Amino acid sequence: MSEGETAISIRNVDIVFAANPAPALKLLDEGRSREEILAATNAVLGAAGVSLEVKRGEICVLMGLSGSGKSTILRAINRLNEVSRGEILVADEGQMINVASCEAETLRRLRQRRVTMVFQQFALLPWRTVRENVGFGLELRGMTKPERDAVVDQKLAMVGLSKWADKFANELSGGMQQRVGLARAFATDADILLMDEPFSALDPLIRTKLQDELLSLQKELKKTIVFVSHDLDEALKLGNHIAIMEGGRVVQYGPPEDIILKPVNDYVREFVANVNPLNVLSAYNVMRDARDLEPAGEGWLWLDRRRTTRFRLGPDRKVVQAEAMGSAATWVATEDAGKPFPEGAHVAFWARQSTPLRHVMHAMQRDAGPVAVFDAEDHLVGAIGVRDVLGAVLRREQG
Ligand SMILES: Nc1ncnc2c1ncn2[C@@H]1O[C@H](COP(=O)(O)OP(=O)(O)OP(=O)(O)O)[C@@H](O)[C@H]1O
Repeated sequence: MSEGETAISIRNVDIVFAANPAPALKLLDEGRSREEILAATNAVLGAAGVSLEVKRGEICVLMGLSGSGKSTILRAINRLNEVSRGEILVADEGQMINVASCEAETLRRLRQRRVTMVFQQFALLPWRTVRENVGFGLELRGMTKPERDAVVDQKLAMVGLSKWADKFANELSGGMQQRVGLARAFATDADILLMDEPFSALDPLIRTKLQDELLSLQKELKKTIVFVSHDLDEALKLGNHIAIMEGGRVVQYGPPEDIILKPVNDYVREFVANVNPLNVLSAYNVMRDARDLEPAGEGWLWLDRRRTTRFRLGPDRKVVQAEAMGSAATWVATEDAGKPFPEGAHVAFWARQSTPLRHVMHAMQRDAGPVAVFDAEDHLVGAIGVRDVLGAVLRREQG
């Protein structure tokens, strides 16, 4: 499997909690609400019409209010919940296995090798050492002690707990125990981790640290993670994609910046209302595409509507000449906007596509000129003016 491939594909999944889901599904097809279905059949509609694709190596966060169906979907991925209708396909050695209907033996193998559930609190075994806790899953799989220790030592080093390996789990602080739990989750060779609000019971400081820890483990190990959270800040920080759930349905599924910039309805809008877009948006999200910039004659392009700054591009879209206020421009990266400029310099600020919007705005505060945006190969891909920034930030409020 390589990156970009689908690891989990959830297709039109309905989950009804009832011994016989048929009457509830019939009402669902007739367009009846969750409350009506409950009143008529006494069956709880856990999930309705859920479709999600999760790519390998991605973190997908399921977000929503209590009772919106996040855990219901998460648990269905390793069939702790039965799917009433639809498919949940999980990639397994080049094949897609339908977890919702596969044989018990296949399911057992998937749970052992492919998909691991990480519960709230991580549930460490207090009478075992840290090392034994981290290696527990590997031990169950029959791995020998020397093999196990090699994996465990590496994971403990990654979470900064090597020195604690031989302590008992209950000798560690709560936050350290969570880190042990995280190391254990990443020590299994399962490439899919299902995490049900693992950090929700923690105080905010430890929580932030563990989120950072998770991201740095993930950077190296590139698991596929489905993560349940009811905290949008956590979702935005961790998720490559976020599914916003309401009443058992996914109302919006997209990258964090789409959720922030283009909330599809009032429910999502309410979630994002108090989020600071500067923590999420990058230069790429707000720039005008280079192809839409105004020509300024003989291979030149104006970067801004006020025509203060222009670039001449070579055939490979690299800048060969830059002018600001009619003079040769001095290049300054937006990150360096706080440093002193040479006396009398006319600056041209530049950023990468991934540069945080916050840096772009700092540069604009220094000098109201446009910011040029380049890709990793130094091709000009766009430009940002003050109006583009204001547009992106205010668009969220226009509903
Ligand atoms: N085993 C079950 N039997 C009956 N109803 C259930 C079961 N599990 C979940 N439900 C119901 O399904 C709905 C969705 O629950 P779910 O736990 O998925 O919500 P959630 O979004 O994860 O909420 P929370 O943030 O509170 O954990 C709720 O109405 C819940 O009561």
